[in-house]
Amino acid sequence: MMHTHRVAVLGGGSFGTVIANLIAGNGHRVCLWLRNDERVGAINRERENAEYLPGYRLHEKLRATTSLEDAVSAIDILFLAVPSASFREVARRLAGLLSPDTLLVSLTKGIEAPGFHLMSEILAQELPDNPCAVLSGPNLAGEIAAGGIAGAVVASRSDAINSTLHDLLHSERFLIYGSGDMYGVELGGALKNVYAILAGLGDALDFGENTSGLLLTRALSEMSRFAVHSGANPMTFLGLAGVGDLFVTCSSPLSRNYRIGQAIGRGQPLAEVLAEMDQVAEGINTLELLKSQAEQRGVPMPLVNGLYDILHHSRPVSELFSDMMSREQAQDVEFVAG
Ligand SMILES: NC(=O)c1ccc[n+]([C@@H]2O[C@H](COP(=O)([O-])OP(=O)(O)OC[C@H]3O[C@@H](n4cnc5c(N)ncnc54)[C@H](O)[C@@H]3O)[C@@H](O)[C@H]2O)c1
Ligand SMILES: O=P(O)(O)OC[C@H](O)CO
Repeated sequence: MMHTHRVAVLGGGSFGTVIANLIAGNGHRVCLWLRNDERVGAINRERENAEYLPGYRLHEKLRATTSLEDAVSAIDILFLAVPSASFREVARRLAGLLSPDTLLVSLTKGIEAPGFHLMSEILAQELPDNPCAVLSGPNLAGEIAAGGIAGAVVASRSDAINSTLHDLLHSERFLIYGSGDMYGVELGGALKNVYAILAGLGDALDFGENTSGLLLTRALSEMSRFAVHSGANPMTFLGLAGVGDLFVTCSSPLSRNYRIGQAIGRGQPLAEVLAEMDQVAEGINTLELLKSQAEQRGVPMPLVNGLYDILHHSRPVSELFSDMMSREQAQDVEFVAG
């Protein structure tokens, strides 16, 4: 007989809603926590989170609430799907509300500004007694909501945790794989957002297919170089949270980071693009953090530097490749070559 869980998902935006609904569809009771009373009422009444995912029918086992205490009461698994900028604040509010057995799972693909902290590090700092895991992969929320098949990787330090999450989330339309490289999986999800901006920019400027192939491959090389330098497993970047997510986010207008790049490529100023955006696009903040961390750690990242100069110093896009051209001969697949 299936073991049923009591689950809460914090953050009622597009991804939190989709994950909550997938879990409810697998037969578990899920509480979705969001701050807006009207939206909570509408979700519970209309079975739809119309602001984020219009037309996406929410399962009867999903209920929404604005009360954090109510959401997390008597649960055994808790997902966090709030933007990285709010993550610590929300994690802090959980202190004293959870049993130490409650498994925490981050869905957030970002990095906290001061200290370059990943979300699992924030959880370990704020809620040190609770086990934690992360989920990442090529998971455009809108496409999952439309019924498309997708896959994700769950990563933690324990096979038993990965297995619990597999059983909770896996279905015919959502395939779950496991990893022990929590740091690499999390870093992959955060870093690819930066390169998606670049890809959107390139597409707006009609870069050819060869150029896009060059960009994507050098992006993978660059992000894995940084991650491996920081202790991640290079093989993670050949998986769903690495090349899988990089590929989808760099090629889809459903990605908000990609759309930011497209808009900038069409000549819209960055500040205006961001002002028009009503959902989180983590890549802009991640770019800044990554640039300064890579400099501190001595990791060469010509694409990151090039994009930063385009966005923040009005450098012409035509100069994007100049750092790469002027570099001494670089290895193609350097982390494999050693
Ligand atoms: N949308 C996707 O396709 C997708 C897929 C995978 C991962 N992610 C990641 O998941 C995270 C959330 O993304 P999303 O797409 O759901 O974003 P979103 O912008 O659609 O929703 C974020 C939600 O968090 C809420 N929120 C913000 N600050 C909060 C706070 N302090 N307290 C409570 N709620 C708060 C917002 O009101 C909003 O409802 C991001 O890190 C994103 O990179 C998104
Ligand atoms: O819409 P984005 O750019 O935040 O990307 C969404 C997901 O991370 C894709 O896997």
